[in-house]
Amino acid sequence: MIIHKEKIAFIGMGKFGTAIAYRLDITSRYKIAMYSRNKDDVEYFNEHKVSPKCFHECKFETASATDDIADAVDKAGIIFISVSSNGIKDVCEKMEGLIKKNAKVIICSKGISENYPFFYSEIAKNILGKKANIYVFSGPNFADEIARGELSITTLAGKNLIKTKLLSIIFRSTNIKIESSNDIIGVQLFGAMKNVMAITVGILEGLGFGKNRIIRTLMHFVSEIQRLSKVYKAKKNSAYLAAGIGDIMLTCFDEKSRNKKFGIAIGRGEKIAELLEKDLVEGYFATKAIRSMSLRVKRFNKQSLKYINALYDILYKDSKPAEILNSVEEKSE
Ligand SMILES: NC(=O)C1=CN([C@@H]2O[C@H](COP(=O)(O)OP(=O)(O)OC[C@H]3O[C@@H](n4cnc5c(N)ncnc54)[C@H](OP(=O)(O)O)[C@@H]3O)[C@@H](O)[C@H]2O)C=CC1
Ligand SMILES: O=C(CO)COP(=O)(O)O
Repeated sequence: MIIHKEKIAFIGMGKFGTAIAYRLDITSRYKIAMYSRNKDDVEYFNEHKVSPKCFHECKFETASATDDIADAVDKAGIIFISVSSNGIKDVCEKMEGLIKKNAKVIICSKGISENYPFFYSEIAKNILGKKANIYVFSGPNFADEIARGELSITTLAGKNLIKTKLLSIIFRSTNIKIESSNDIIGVQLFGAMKNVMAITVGILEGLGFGKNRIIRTLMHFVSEIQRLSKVYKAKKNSAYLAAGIGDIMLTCFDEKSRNKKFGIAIGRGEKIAELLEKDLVEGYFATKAIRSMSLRVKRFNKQSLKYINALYDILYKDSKPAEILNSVEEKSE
């Protein structure tokens, strides 16, 4: 008897896409198709059933890779987007008109892209159509730990809570506990802000400040998230989700975080441009994007998001970190 397996496509073969794809592949319940724009990576994967770039101990069972996005999404009922933030618009445009009518599109990328400062769910809907079934997947999840099957928790958000809960069933036996939410915007806002906060915590640590001071600054960021939440109509309770408080704790307090490491290095005086060449730092782009988005909000003035603006000045205007972070604290009295 031939058992029909649902096809799941992964757009982006980076660390996170590879980790989630691997956990789903080894359940043997799905037909996994991975898309990468890099032909060599695709060939390596198809020959070895292992990612050429990460988690070499994770040998896939049946997944295949392609550098043809049409091939990847063809007949896929579920499509994960796991590219870095500046690739979201590009891959959505490439998928336009190619995806199955009722396909569910799950965005795993965290942040807001620098060049196109809108929530990813909005970018995806604008390109894929208003009726596209968009979900966001966000939580305290380091990719290497997901890949090796550590027990983890994450938030899956969709417009309709019941449909979201039904979709979450695909994660059974992956060791990832899913909490469902219908606050797509709130979950994305936290996913972007926790990286911005982790960079700031890193800078303060790199400068040698103590924990009291760091938490004081974080609390100001929490107020700025509240202001943004009101504007974008995010739900208050989303702060308690894995995608909220959970990911803030993980990213701000663990040095495995690329955003935090980037901040620490800035605090110690390293050059931003050189650091950006080494690793993906989504909070760098999100800081600029959130600032641009906030400039479109009439009720905001310069004081509304002064901590985000202070980080923007450090990252984009070469302002001295200690000076600017101290001056913003003094003004906050
Ligand atoms: N790593 C982690 O622990 C976690 C990451 N995330 C989020 O997932 C997203 C990806 O992170 P991660 O996997 O770690 O990053 P990586 O740098 O490992 O991978 C990013 C991938 O995106 C691909 N990409 C970027 N732009 C395009 C494009 N235009 N077309 C096709 N592919 C593109 C890159 O392809 P190429 O190799 O060809 O450049 C690369 O494979 C981020 O938003 C991150 O915040 C979420 C939770 C945890
Ligand atoms: O999103 C993450 C953990 O939840 C990964 O964080 P970094 O991108 O800072 O490494």
